[in-house]
Amino acid sequence: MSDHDSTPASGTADVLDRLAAVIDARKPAAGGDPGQSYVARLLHKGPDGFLKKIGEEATEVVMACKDADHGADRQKIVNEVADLWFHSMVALAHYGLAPRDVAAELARREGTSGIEEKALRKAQAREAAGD
Ligand SMILES: N=c1c2ncn([C@@H]3O[C@H](COP(=O)(O)OP(=O)(O)OP(=O)(O)O)[C@@H](O)[C@H]3O)c2ncn1[C@@H]1O[C@H](COP(=O)(O)O)[C@@H](O)[C@H]1O
Repeated sequence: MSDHDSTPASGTADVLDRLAAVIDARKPAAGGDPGQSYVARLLHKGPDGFLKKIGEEATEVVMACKDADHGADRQKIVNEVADLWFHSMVALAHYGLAPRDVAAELARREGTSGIEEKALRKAQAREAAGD
């Protein structure tokens, strides 16, 4: 397993784009069959099902990281983050969004320090409150 960079960034984007296309093809309007497809089943049931899974998978990511802090296999983190990304992608598709929308937001944030952004946000909130 890599510590950083054995997978090229384009490969990462490609796999997310391919998965997004499969998820779109499983939508009810595209004829996805809940009897044959886990994604179709999730989309057919509506948001509550996949939103619950996102909450569960996020908790499992936290637990896998805490376990790794105590010597457990880091692959468990990868597996749980994959589950979280997958279910988050089902949510994106349901709401008519795609990985490129998230990538565009991350690109927009590139080079903006989180500390500066937070300070700016607080200043704007103070201004809006008339302080
Ligand atoms: N990447 C995934 C993927 N990751 C996880 N899962 C499924 O997500 C489900 C939930 O994971 P859990 O670990 O919580 O398992 P569980 O306890 O059995 O789940 P629940 O009973 O709570 O639903 C499992 O059934 C996994 O198989 C996935 N199912 C599908 N995909 C991708 O989606 C494509 C389309 O899948 P289908 O729609 O099933 O054809 C596949 O080819 C894959 O590329």
